[in-house]
Amino acid sequence: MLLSQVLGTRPDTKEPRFISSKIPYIGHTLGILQHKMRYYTILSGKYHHDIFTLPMFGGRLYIVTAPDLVAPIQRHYKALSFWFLEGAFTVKLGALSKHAAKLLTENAAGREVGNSLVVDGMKETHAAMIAGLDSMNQTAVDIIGARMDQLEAEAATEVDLWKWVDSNVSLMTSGAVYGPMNPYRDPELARGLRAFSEDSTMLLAGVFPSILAPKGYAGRESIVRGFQNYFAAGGHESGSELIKARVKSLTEYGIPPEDIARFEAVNGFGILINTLPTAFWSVYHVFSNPETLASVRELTLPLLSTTTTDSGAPLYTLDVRQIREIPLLVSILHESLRYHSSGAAARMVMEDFTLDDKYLLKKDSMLLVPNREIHFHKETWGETVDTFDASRFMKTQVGGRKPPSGAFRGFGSGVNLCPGKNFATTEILAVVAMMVLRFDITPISGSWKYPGDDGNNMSTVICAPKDPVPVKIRPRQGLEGGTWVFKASN
Ligand code: HEM
Repeated sequence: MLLSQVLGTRPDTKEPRFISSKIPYIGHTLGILQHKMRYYTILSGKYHHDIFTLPMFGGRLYIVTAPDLVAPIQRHYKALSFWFLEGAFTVKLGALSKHAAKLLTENAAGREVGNSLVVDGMKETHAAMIAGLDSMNQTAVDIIGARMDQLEAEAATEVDLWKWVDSNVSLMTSGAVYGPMNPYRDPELARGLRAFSEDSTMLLAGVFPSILAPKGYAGRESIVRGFQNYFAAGGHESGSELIKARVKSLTEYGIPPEDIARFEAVNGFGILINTLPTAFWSVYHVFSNPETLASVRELTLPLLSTTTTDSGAPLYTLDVRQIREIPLLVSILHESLRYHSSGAAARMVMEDFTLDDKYLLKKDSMLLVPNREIHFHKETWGETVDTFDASRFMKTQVGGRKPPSGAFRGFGSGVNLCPGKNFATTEILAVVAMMVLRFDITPISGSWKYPGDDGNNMSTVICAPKDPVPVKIRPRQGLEGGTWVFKASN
């Protein structure tokens, strides 16, 4: 009992049910290290609580598994703060200087009157992602369009579909954010970002990172060097509204240039790490199902108009400005985020707080909402929860009930709704439309083999595929040999 009090884990009767481990204080930590996000699924399958407490060394971790609790958590965003953790995680992950760390963590949750770099930065990010949306999407489709011209010129290309999507959507997304001097044009940096994200747990722990997480450490430092050169050469001045706004805001707050480069290395997680697997699964689920492919071709064909160039060759114009208004396409993207979900929304409990008039949450504890628990909740999603249903998000009701507002966590919700949602959705759906109209993709083995989910990366909300997906990409008959242009802005 005394030890419990010293370690701060003595249960209060009003707290969510405590689940003890066989090895006191470190058992759950070992479980998380061994099973990663699957650990929460194992526990929730065993105990069936809407929310439970894991006593850990130095405190407790609350785990939420019920979709109905997500909206109340999100409503109380100051008491249960994402921004507080965002500030703290950025400092640790990016290895920011003490000076920058102080500026970034000061009033990060925005609970006090006065300045907050995190909150002000987030407001500016949202504004920039609205003002700069069309131009970012235009840059994105121009970049990937050029890559597709190359695919067509090769006539028949054999690739691992994941590698192709990963490298090309990485170029298109980072190019749209950072402009012509985009540091991620260097493939070493793109590889470095993956290693950095895969080692993020060890880097967050901060114990001998260069020895215990050498790949992630080296990856991060190569990105930091890339961004130092980019900013020194004024690369951001020809980049998007987003990068311009971010540099302006960080500079005004007094963040030194090296720390801005470190900050931007961490931002790679938000910009790229979720976007690439989401694009892969959206393309995979369309091409691997003949019915879905036929429907998507039929729905995207009206976006295509054909004229001729001055030399008489066909000129194909694909207009993706309204692509987010095609329900089946949006549904496929959302279902990809649901079905392959990973990761967790993390919140810091800033004060003793009673959630949903029932559960006492203690100040200075952490709360996690594992996305997979919410996305595979049978009562919410129905009997078909374990199958991929391309049109799931076109239905408004499941079993006569509308899923609660927090039940889809793909882009978060409330004040923490992903500011990149519209940009990522348009660019990914544009890739799908460009691929289905222009190419046939067939598996090299003759039939599609599901590659499975790689659930090891704890920093993403969607799994990458576990196995390679070898395919042949060929231009579709009848549409080859022309010039293609893409319209994402007025
Ligand atoms: C398919 C791609 C993407 C997915 C699935 C995704 C997912 C998410 C999710 C789930 C959250 C909420 C986290 C939480 O509540 O704990 C979030 C927040 C965020 N996302 Fe995205 N994101 C994507 C693309 C992007 C892009 C392209 C950008 C930037 C250009 C971006 C920037 C951010 C930022 C800055 C936040 C933090 C919001 C806040 O602190 O209030 N994301 N994203």
